[in-house]
Amino acid sequence: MTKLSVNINKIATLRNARGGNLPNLLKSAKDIEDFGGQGITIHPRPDERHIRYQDARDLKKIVTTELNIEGNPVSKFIDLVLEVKPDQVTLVPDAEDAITSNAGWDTIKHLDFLKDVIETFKSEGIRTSIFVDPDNEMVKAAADTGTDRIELYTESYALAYSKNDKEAGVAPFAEAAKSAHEVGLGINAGHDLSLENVKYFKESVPHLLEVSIGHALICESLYMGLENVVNMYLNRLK
Ligand SMILES: CC(=O)[C@@H](O)[C@H](O)COP(=O)(O)O
Ligand SMILES: NCC(=O)COP(=O)(O)O
Repeated sequence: MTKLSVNINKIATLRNARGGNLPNLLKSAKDIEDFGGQGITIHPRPDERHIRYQDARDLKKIVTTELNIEGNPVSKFIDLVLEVKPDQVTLVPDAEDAITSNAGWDTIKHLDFLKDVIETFKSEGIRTSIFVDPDNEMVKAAADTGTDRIELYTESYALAYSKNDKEAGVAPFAEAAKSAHEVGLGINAGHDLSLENVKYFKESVPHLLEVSIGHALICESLYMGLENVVNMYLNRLK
């Protein structure tokens, strides 16, 4: 079964827009779990444009499914994750000013750094995942970092799907998933997945443990309602 972890960054974006607490992020997270969501993902960026570091601390107290914290492992992020101890940490090589995640790790070039960071988190019982492109060399090198899982960066698939080229778009991901499974890595995926493209991805990519979905899900919920959309994703992931 592929789990749905809902990224609530964009709920925090809306909350921050007025400086108040509406929508209430913690209530939204609890409601998403009550609707059937199997995890909550957050990506606290250094400028705290949406998720704040305090949100991570508060969510840890109330999330009962799984809490996944994503981010670039700069020292402030490492300290937060070690303090909060989420179920999973996903390392993303984002530049501080990136408008959103836009690349996977070069696991060959950054092998020693990733090994150290992953060891630090695993020694605290935190499951680790690293954000990678669907590149067999990067995937194989990811295994050498000691990470538990990889998260396949799915923007290229979503773009291909939107251009009616889904078969070509998904092929590298199916290959990368097979390679990852062969070297003992768990497989997550995310970025730009949507109600339109997620079912074909799930059907085409083997051993998929979890997808984390946020931007499209929140946008779709504006029209169809959060509870309805969460269940539409769950039905597509069966
Ligand atoms: C790693 C990943 O793809 C998501 O965390 C994405 O970066 C969401 O971040 P934003 O919500 O800031 O776009
Ligand atoms: N890791 C991907 C994620 O958490 C959400 O990405 P998106 O659905 O907001 O593009």
